[in-house]
Amino acid sequence: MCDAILVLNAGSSSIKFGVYDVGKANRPVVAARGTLEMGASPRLEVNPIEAALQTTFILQSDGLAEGIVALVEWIEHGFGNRRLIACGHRIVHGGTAFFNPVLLTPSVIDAVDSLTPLAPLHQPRSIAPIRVMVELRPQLPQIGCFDTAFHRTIEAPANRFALPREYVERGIRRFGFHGLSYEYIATRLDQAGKADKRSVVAHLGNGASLCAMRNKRSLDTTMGFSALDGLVMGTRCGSIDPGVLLYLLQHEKMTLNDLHDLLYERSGLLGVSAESGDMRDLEASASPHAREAIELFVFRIAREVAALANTLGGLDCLVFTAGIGEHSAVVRKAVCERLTWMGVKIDDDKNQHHAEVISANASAVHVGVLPADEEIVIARHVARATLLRSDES
Ligand SMILES: Nc1ncnc2c1ncn2[C@@H]1O[C@H](COP(=O)(O)OP(=O)(O)O)[C@@H](O)[C@H]1O
Ligand SMILES: CC(=O)OP(=O)(O)O
Ligand SMILES: [Mg+2]
Repeated sequence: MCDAILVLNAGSSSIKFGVYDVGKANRPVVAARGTLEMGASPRLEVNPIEAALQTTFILQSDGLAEGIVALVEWIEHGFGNRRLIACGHRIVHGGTAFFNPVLLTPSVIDAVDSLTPLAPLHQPRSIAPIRVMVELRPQLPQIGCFDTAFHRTIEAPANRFALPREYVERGIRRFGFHGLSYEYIATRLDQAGKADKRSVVAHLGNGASLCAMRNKRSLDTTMGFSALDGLVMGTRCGSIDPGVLLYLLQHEKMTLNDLHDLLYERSGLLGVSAESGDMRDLEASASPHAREAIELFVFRIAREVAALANTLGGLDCLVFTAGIGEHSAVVRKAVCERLTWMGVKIDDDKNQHHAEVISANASAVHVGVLPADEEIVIARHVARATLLRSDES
């Protein structure tokens, strides 16, 4: 019997998970990864690391509960007798109250739930699996880790909006997201002896953002108060003139629900291409609108890299991560071409092969490709929190 931690990473398009074995050193080692897809073809995919053999469980309902029950059953019985000692959850918004990993008691879950208006697309998706796990295993410690936490080091003026002061006091400020992904990349840069470099990290997934970091601290980011701000995303618009919103409300008589739907679900790559919010589809498409969507996506990334380099006072390192960042050689090449004036130069062959370092020898900026791994960051936080709890008892 082996002690294990389950990590659930609920994103906007699926739930990714990891199973981590914890031995005496309390250092989590990944044993399996996978995804839980809901919606039209609900299924659970599990990939044990050692066997390198993917198993797919087709789910009957589109319910999350069925998938999580099947996953826990598989961990405890199908996958070599593991004993779950804790479960970690990615929570997108921690507001001004939550920074450190927290034990998810009923009152904490309600407090996290009350932040839903700040992240209406994500927070319910973070909370739903927590509630399922609490019901399924009431005695199991459930630990929440926050996407906003890594950005708490962003100082004024980068964290301010130019609104009257009372709004800042009411919590209207830049929070920033994808923090668990940035924390992982910060650790990797540290391991490579590059922690002190002026780095911009591009997390390009279904949601997309950039982070300016140095010495493992976030100094600026493109997402703001909500996960709508900044870059063009799969279905989200990113930065937009707020005058457009006033116009749509006032003159096109849009309701708040319609506006929410437009900005979160119908814009971004999907809106511009009129075809798909998925980069793989757009790269395969012959439509000029799909090309235009990719062009705008790239243009805005390059523009914001330059803005964040300004916050850093220069650029030593550019790192691509997450679905598009890790797998799209086309997007990386197009972004880097727009940054040639900053001394960015990539090696085409390395880029095509998604090498860990894709910069050319002559490049003034180190350009890297690293996998996103929010799950290991959460597993480490959970192991630490669980150790603290057992020390206390
Ligand atoms: N081989 C690939 N080439 C281009 N884009 C890819 C590839 N693989 C995945 N992607 C894109 O990555 C995005 C999803 O990224 P991911 O980080 O998994 O998202 P999230 O965690 O936000 O759900 C999608 O737009 C998808 O098309
Ligand atoms: C915060 C955010 O945009 O997350 P995701 O990329 O999972 O949608
Ligand atoms: Mg993600």
